[in-house]
Amino acid sequence: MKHELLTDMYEFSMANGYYQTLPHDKQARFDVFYRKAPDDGSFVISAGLMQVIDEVKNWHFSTDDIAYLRSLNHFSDDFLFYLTAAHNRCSIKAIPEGTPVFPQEPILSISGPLIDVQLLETLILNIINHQSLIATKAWQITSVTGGRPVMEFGARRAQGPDAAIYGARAAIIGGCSSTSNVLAAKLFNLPAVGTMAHAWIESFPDELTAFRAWAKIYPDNAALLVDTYDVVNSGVPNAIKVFKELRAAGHEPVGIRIDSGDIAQLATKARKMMDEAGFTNAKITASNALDAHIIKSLLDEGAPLDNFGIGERLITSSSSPVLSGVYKMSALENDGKWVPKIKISNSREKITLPGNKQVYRLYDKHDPQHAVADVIALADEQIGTEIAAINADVHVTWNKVILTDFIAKPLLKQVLTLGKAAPIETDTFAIQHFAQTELAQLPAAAKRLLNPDRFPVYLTKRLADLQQKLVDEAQK
Ligand SMILES: Nc1ncnc2c1ncn2[C@@H]1O[C@H](COP(=O)(O)OP(=O)(O)OP(=O)(O)O)[C@@H](O)[C@H]1O
Ligand SMILES: O=P(O)(O)OC[C@H]1O[C@H](OP(=O)(O)OP(=O)(O)O)[C@H](O)[C@@H]1O
Ligand SMILES: O=C(O)c1cccnc1
Repeated sequence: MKHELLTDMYEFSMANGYYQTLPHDKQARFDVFYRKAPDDGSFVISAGLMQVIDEVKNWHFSTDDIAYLRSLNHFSDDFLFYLTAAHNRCSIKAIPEGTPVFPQEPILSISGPLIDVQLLETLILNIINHQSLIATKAWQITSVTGGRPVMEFGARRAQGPDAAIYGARAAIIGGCSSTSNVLAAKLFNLPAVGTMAHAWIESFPDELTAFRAWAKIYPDNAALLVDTYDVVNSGVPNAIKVFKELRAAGHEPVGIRIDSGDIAQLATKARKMMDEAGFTNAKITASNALDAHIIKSLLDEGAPLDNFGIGERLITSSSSPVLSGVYKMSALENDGKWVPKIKISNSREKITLPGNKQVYRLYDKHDPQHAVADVIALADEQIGTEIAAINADVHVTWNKVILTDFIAKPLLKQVLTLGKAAPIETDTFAIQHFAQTELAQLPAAAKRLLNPDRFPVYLTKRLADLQQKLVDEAQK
């Protein structure tokens, strides 16, 4: 579906107003960033850039869109005529998908005609906020499984089809290994996986007949759902009977899925029964409203689980269902010159960062696999061997530092220039691998699920001074 009209009415009202009052080609820059990570975490995994580029590259109002806008009797004809030509006039620099990003850091910075970039706010935030939220949630979950695969099972519980499709992609970026969502698997070249539902078992006269029927059709993919009637007294014994028949016919069974009850106790009993029957390689998959905390508790209890299938709490990020990323103007062009812009707030932490910026990740010069801090700088600043910086966290008391002994890596990359896209990584598993490499470089304390340490993020002195100057000017 085309998404040009997926924007808030006030964006159109402003765009029409800009058209009536300002030069039509007036350029503006907006930054996307967030202030608070979900679940009181310390970072967010950026995701959604591929879709944003696609949307912005192909952003073009159809005759039908214009006719609808005209029917609202709210916009001038010349503005609507102008909109018909709105196409390929924006440029974007962005932090690659899969990068852990911290509060205040521009994840994406878009420049172009004020009218265009204003109209794009809602769609860009919708995409980045959703996919980054789910990628981050998937990271939380997969970070506690000790490498055991997590299948994304959430399509039925996602808030609508798009949330299921792009949520599945984001879940893979965050660390899931596969999805049950066939459309997402097709679109993003992901493994489409699954077991069976209780309906399969209920469709046969008894459980054993149901298992046998399945094993006959899928002899090499027999993952049997054992909790329809009674896991210990019926499900597992019946599964073992069918496993024996499969093995006699030269096939190795995959295992079982437990979807209710006390998963730790049931899995422990099932493991013992399968081992005693000689099926030590048969895997146990757990599902049923799982999340990172339940999985951690199950594994701490010693539950012998091999795989997880996770739906609702992953695809909706139900424990923390909103990422409040924002889109703020950082510069406006005036007579051909860029003028930095700021939004002031009573709360110091909500004052925006003006100007065209770059984000650097600093690595320990003597241990370059370890990221030690991020620095937000003005884009035209030279980063030498020393940086005079101020902590971006306004609550830090001793906030002035001189950073030394680092290797600096710029994070924002040019990905779209006047509608022309530069190559970016689009393979979902390559993005997942990139995310894991980047995450491995962060301090362990910043990755705790409970009360993580804040990763230090600094502003260069020049950027902090510019911000202060604009605050002072606004207060005059
Ligand atoms: N050993 C365990 N430790 C912690 N949490 C568990 C354990 N076993 C299961 N759970 C979780 O407890 C919750 C139990 O959910 P629920 O009350 O729906 O029970 P149920 O037995 O699965 O019921 P139903 O048959 O209706 O699905 C689920 O989120 C499940 O993942
Ligand atoms: O609990 P989630 O993390 O969302 O995981 C997906 C759930 O969806 C299925 O249950 P459902 O009751 O929808 O169907 P079923 O009984 O047919 O399996 C499945 O059995 C899981 O329990
Ligand atoms: O394949 C499965 O087991 C599955 C898929 C979606 C939801 N619940 C389970």
